[in-house]
Amino acid sequence: MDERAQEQQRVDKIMNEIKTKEEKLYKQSKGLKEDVIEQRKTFWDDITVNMDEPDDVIETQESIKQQAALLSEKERFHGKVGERLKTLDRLKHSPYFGRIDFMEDSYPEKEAIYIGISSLMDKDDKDFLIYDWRAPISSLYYDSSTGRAGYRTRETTITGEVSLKRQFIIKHGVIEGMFDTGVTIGDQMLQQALGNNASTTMKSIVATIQKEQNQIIRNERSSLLVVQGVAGSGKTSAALQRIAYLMYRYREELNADNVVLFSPNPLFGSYISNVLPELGETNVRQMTFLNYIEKRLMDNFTVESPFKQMEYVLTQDESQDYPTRKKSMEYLASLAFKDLIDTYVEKINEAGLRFKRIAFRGETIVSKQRIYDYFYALGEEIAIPNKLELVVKWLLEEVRTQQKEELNKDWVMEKVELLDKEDYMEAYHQAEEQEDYGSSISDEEEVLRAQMVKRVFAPLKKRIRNLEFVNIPATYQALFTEVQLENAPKDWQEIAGHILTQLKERYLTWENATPYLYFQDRILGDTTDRSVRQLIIDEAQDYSAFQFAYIRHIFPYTRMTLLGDINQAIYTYAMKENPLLPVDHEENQERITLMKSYRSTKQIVEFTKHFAPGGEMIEPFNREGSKPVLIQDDIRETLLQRVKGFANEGYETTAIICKTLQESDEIAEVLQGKVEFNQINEETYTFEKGLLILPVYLAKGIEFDAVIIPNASEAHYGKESDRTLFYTACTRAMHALAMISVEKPCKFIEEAAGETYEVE
Ligand SMILES: Nc1ncnc2c1ncn2[C@@H]1O[C@H](COP(=O)(O)OP(=O)(O)OP(=O)(O)O)[C@@H](O)[C@H]1O
Repeated sequence: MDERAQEQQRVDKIMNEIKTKEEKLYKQSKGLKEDVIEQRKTFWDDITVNMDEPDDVIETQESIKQQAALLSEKERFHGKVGERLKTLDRLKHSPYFGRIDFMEDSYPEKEAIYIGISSLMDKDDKDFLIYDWRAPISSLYYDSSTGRAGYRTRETTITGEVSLKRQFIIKHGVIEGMFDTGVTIGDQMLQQALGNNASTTMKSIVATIQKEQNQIIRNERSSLLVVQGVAGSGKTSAALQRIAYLMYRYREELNADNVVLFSPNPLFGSYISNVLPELGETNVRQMTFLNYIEKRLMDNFTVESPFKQMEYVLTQDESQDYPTRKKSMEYLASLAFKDLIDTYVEKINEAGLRFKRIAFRGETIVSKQRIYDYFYALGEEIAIPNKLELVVKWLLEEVRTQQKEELNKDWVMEKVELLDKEDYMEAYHQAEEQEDYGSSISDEEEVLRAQMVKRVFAPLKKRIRNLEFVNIPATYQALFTEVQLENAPKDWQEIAGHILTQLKERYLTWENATPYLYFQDRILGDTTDRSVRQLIIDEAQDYSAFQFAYIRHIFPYTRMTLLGDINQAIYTYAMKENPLLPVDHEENQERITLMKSYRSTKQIVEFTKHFAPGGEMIEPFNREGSKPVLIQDDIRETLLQRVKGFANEGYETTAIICKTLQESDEIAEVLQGKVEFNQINEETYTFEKGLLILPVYLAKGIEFDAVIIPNASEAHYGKESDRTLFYTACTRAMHALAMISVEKPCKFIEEAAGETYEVE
């Protein structure tokens, strides 16, 4: 029998094994389900409720607890069986994708190790029929070629000899492809994976993870792992498989709530949402940095989104305040501004914190001045947040005194009269109870009064505990009006004046949102987030130095993975001190660089690498396609033609990538009524296959079969700062790229060697 037939025989055997396990589990699941339903129905039958004596009450409570624990244990087990059934279902489609034959030095017997998305044991639960791709031994498949090899377990390194490395494409139990390969995971399989049409959601890459990507996925040493990878090098893919790996490796300690992924836009969030479930893991907490900021802001501000800020930068360059805003954007993104805030906070420890008065029914209980005096009388040696804690205690005392004074006022009884029946009943029971315990309050009216006053004062007390009496907006504003700090930059007056206008309107520009929040945290204290154990930041090049420093300030105990591409840093004003730039890393920090690009065809990479800063280092994966085209014709004539052309070539998703939202509106108008399309804005959460129109900053991290750049002229992409935008737009294409420019094409195209694109 030839090898393929032998392998097929093994697949058949495994498929049978899966089916047998499935049937067994299915029966078990059904039994458990019936059991749970039955137990829910008869929950109270097994409990003797006796409330006569205190001992009986305790006994009854105990027996309810026990019964509930039993039920929830069964429910949990039922859930586990359900999950395992789902995994088996996935294995049924494709039980494994790799095989390694390995002979350990210390145990000289060759073992064939089959690798799939989940492990599978034989029927006696003794031997592994399939190893999970994340098991220590599976790293041989990703990291080694035939010959001497080794892998690390938790305790030690195991060495030996790999005699075979084989890959499979198995669909519904049938081997469709089988290749023996060297170190890198075979071209054929990658060719197959990459040659397909783009899908609206990302796929897992476990079968074809490359060695350099595996280093990212399995990295456990670093508390900060920085990945600089060229466009399409698999950063997002590696990030997601890394999450799956960590969840497996640390399954005892880590759950989906401990892992947070910052994604660049809402569309991206849904684009990647299938990968982890495909691998049998629950999705982790995913949000944009904007979502995070909005959640933490205590005061009532409107926060500008990074996209609105980008739109401003790209379209308002003629406006009067543009030069000042550019300056202020750069400064507010820098660590120098963080230092300025730190200096200001030190000053505030001596004087200048603003407060709001504590008032009740319009009357002041504690004035601003009294709070101020109390606060500063506490002395400089106590840190601001600790002083505030003491102020809270004092204020609550003051409020309690006031509460007592209110008890016999008329308004209380007026409000009591408006109470509904239930509240009356509750107050009555309370009065009775208090009588039992010998309380002096036995009069129902008194109880009702006390209760009413307590209820009305509750929100005020809560606001005090939440430190809402500290006037953060006014104190922050003072930084831009009154306070003179020696480390302010030379054009501070100009910048400060500009920021002040927005602050007065309760508007936080994107560049000001993080500094404001940082200031708030420094004053109010204890804001570190310990619940997050792993933070993954994709498109990390778009974070400013200040934003990144802030993230480290909130998550001091969190392990971080930053992934990005400096060539796609579209927020160029924030580029200095970018967190992705190489710096002398501290201990426990590591930087990995990915050079190889997998997304686009060789022809597209050869073209785009010419105008990427540092582009000559980009290495294409060897997948052939047609050269990018430059069409020098009026867009009205040619756009529709090109769209139809791409559809005829079999491309399912074509994106018309514009520079701005404004341009995308114009393009939509050109195509209106002629062809079906979807226009994407910052509120779009999902997209369908077909024709899409979107600005480049919303296409970040996503890919399409074909990309059209509708206006690639020098007039449109003329500034040096447009380079990263243009590069990002072009590198979204997997198979085909067309650029239209009736006028002179932009310099980036001209920088590309003539033979790398065609002119039509
Ligand atoms: N090892 C791999 N096997 C199969 N496909 C891969 C592999 N690595 C990357 N890809 C594919 O290449 C494409 C680009 O990957 P991904 O989006 O993760 O790259 P990226 O570095 O995040 O790109 P960008 O920075 O341009 O957004 C995806 O279609 C991904 O599935």
